[in-house]
Amino acid sequence: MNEHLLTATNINRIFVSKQRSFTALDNINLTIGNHEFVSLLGPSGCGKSTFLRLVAGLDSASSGSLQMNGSILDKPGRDRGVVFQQYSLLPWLLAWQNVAFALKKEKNMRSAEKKELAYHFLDLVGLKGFEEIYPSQMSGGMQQRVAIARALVIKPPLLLMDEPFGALDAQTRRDMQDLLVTIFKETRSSVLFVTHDVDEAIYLSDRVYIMATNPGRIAKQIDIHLSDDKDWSIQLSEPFINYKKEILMELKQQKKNVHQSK
Ligand SMILES: Nc1ncnc2c1ncn2[C@@H]1O[C@H](COP(=O)(O)OP(=O)(O)OP(=O)(O)O)[C@@H](O)[C@H]1O
Repeated sequence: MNEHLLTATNINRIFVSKQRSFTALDNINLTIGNHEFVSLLGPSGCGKSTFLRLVAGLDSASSGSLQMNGSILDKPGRDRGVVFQQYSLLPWLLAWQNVAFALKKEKNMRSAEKKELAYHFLDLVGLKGFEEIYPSQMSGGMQQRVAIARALVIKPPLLLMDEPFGALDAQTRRDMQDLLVTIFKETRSSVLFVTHDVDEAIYLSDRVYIMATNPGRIAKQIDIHLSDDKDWSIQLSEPFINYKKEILMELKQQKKNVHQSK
């Protein structure tokens, strides 16, 4: 019996072209437990998105194994909801229709039920009253809320988020982080979250995997123990600042190693 929701064992991803063979991921081992929030943090090009795409089933590992609930993962599935940096909503559909679109394969669900669920999840992401507007009438933050509702409506055990707040301004980004804290408490989903942002990773996560480049690999794992009832002010607390120091030191050391090896 596998106690983890997701287990990655010795994952390698090598991109081969005529010109070169490039190791984007080198021997990645990680786990995500049930109702656990796990972040991948690291510099550009360390393979964060490549790993998330493997878990989403959008790409295959060159070697190693990826298991979810004990079954091999090799294609997209309804047990994983994905949110990318670009919201990719369908512009000709209303907000609720964009969310309900994720339920299109639910042959046994009536249209009214799909609409009701879409309304419920829009309410969860703070968009009550905005169900009947088009993406072009929404701000970036609102569009990303719709994209999150669309990922959540299928009630996936695992939510995959690739820099979901990267395109938002600083205040909207903070609001969205708080929204995610609330959603995480209310749903039973686990989350795999990709970010460049050290504060965001500490604030949201139970565990942070710090990655390094060339080849893309896990350099350090840090378990985060902050209160479940956190709000933004925890970012000023001593434990938070200590985690931040530890992570920044690791990232600084990585930079030093790169310079020394040149
Ligand atoms: N299809 C591909 N073919 C060849 N190389 C690729 C491919 N996809 C990704 N790579 C390379 O793999 C490495 C990791 O890319 P990836 O996008 O996963 O990094 P990342 O950590 O998500 O970066 P960023 O934070 O900038 O988005 C990069 O050097 C990239 O050029």
